[in-house]
Amino acid sequence: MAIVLGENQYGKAEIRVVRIYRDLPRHEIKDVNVSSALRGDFAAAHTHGDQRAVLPTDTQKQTAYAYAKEKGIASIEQYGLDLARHFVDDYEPVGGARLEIEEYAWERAVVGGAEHDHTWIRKGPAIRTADVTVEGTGDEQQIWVVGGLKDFTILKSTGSEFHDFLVDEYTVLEPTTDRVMATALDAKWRFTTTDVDWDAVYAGVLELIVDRFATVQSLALQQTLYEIGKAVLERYDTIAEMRLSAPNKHHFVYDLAPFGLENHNEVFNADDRPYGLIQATVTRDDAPPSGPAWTPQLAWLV
Ligand SMILES: O=c1[nH]c(=O)c2[nH]c(=O)[nH]c2[nH]1
Repeated sequence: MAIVLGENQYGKAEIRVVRIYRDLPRHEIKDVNVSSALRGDFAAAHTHGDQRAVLPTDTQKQTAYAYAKEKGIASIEQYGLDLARHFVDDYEPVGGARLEIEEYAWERAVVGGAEHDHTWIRKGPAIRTADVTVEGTGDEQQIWVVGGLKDFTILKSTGSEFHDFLVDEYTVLEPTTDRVMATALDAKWRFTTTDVDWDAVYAGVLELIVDRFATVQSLALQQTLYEIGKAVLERYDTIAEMRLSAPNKHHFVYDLAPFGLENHNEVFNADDRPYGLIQATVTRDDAPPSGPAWTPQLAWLV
C-alpha cells in the first residue's frame, strides 16, 4: 500500500480588481472578482515542501492587478484568456490554468439631467461571469471559454401557466392558467472558439433571455429555460451548449377572503423557501467534448 497525492490545484480566490480608465474626462470602470487556479506538476510542494515549482498565489494576485493596467480589461473573457495563457505559456510546471471571473456592473449616475463623467451607481443584480480554462502550450494548447451570468432576477405578472401535471394522493397544488413567474437565473454558455466579440455576444444572450422569458406563453419554467437555450444556440453558432439554473420564486395568491375581499392575482405572498429548482442543459447534438470547461475550481470536496 502506498499513499499518493491525488488531484490538486492552487491559486488566489476572489481578487477584487477595479480598473478605472481615466485618459479622457469621461472615465470608464471595470469592477471584477478574479479567482485563479493553477494545475500541473506540484507534487514536490505537497510531498517534500519543495516550492521551486510554485508560483505563489500572491504573485498570481499581483499579476491580475498588473495585467489590469498593462493589458486592460476589455471583457472578462479576454482578461481571463490573457491571464490563463500567461500562466500556462510562461511557467513550465503549470499544465493548466482556470480563471473564474465575475463582473459587477455600474451605470452612470445622472446628475442635473446628464450622465456624470466619474460617478456610477451599482447596477442591478445581474453578475456577468467568465470561466476560462487553458491547458498545454503551442500546438497542443486547448482553450475552453464559458460565458455566463448569475442572479439575474426577472419576473412576469402573467403569461405563465402550470397545469395537467401528474397528480397523486399528496397533491394539493391547484392547476393555474395565469400565475406570476419569477426567478433569479444563473446561466452559462460554452463557446467553441475564442474568435468572439465577447461584449456583443453577452448583450445578445441577455436580450434573448429577456425576450424569451417575456414572450413565451410559459407552460412551465422548464419550457421557458429550454426556449431560452434554443434561441441562444440558434442565434450563435459559436456557442455549443447552455446550462441554466432557475429557482422558481413562488408567488402565492394571498387569501383575502377573511376580509371579504376578492383577489384576482393582485396580492401575493412572495415565499422565499422552499423553492422549486429547475435546471436544464440545452446543447447541439454535435457539440465538441466539454473537457474541463464546466469543472468549477471549488468542486474538490463535492
Ligand atoms: O414551472 C414549474 N415547474 C414545476 O416543475 C413545478 N412544480 C410546481 O409545484 N410548480 C412548478 N412550476
